[in-house]
Amino acid sequence: MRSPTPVAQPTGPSPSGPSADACVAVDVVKTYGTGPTAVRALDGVTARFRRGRFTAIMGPSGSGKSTLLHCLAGLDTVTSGRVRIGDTDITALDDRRLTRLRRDRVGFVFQSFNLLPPLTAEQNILLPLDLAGRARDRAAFDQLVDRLGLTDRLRHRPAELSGGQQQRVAVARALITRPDVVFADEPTGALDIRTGRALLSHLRSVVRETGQTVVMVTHDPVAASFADRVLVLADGRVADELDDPTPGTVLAALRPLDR
Ligand SMILES: Nc1ncnc2c1ncn2[C@@H]1O[C@H](COP(=O)(O)OP(=O)(O)OP(=O)(O)O)[C@@H](O)[C@H]1O
Repeated sequence: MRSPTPVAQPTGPSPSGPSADACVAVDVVKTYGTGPTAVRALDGVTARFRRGRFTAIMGPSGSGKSTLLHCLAGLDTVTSGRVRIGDTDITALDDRRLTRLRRDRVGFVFQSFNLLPPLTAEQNILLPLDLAGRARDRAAFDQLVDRLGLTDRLRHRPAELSGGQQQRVAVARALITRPDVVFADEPTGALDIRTGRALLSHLRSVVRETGQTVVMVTHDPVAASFADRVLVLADGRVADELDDPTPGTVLAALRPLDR
């Protein structure tokens, strides 16, 4: 039985207290396998994700980006350390509570959209509210789809939408419940460059206008430059952090890690 001790505050420059953080990781270790073949995918990651901010996680292949995203989102368990979403220490939750927390307080955007083909765009977006038995707020829905440029596409099914439109539907679906944090795993990976940039531009505007929190894994320095901050991983550790990144500063931070 894991102890429900509250998560410790990481040391760092922000004195603003727990309510300023949508998500916090403290000394997170994740090991896959045991014995001589064990892989330490995360080797003591401490990071905080402030509310209302858009963070990109970058790093070389195998540096632990996806593992960190999955551990932060409660999709994978940690070997040691703590993860907090809002005020909840998710590493202390049993499976049932964790499932409910993921449903109610976390949003996901995947590379492959993951929309339900028989449902219209509108039905796909509203699905998380319907599954949680939560009321629909028509004004909030209208504002969100307008911000994402989807107002005239709501009656279309996924097969009748472009890739970029499908991913914007997936973004709307992730944001509609106003989760503590939205995790996006290579959200532009299946889009061409221009469509990917447009998606990121929409995502950035929504984050700025609604104060929601997004954590995105990407391999692309230009994609990362749409974020407010970049966390650079190397060998399962935080190697660098950049505020207000540009493609140039991101490339410069990654260059020493190229092997
Ligand atoms: N299920 C698993 N079983 C064993 N090892 C794993 C598993 N998942 C990831 N790993 C290992 O953990 C390390 C980190 O993997 P992870 O997928 O998090 O890296 P990444 O930075 O997302 O890589 P990429 O950029 O290539 O997607 C790698 O060495 C990987 O081989």
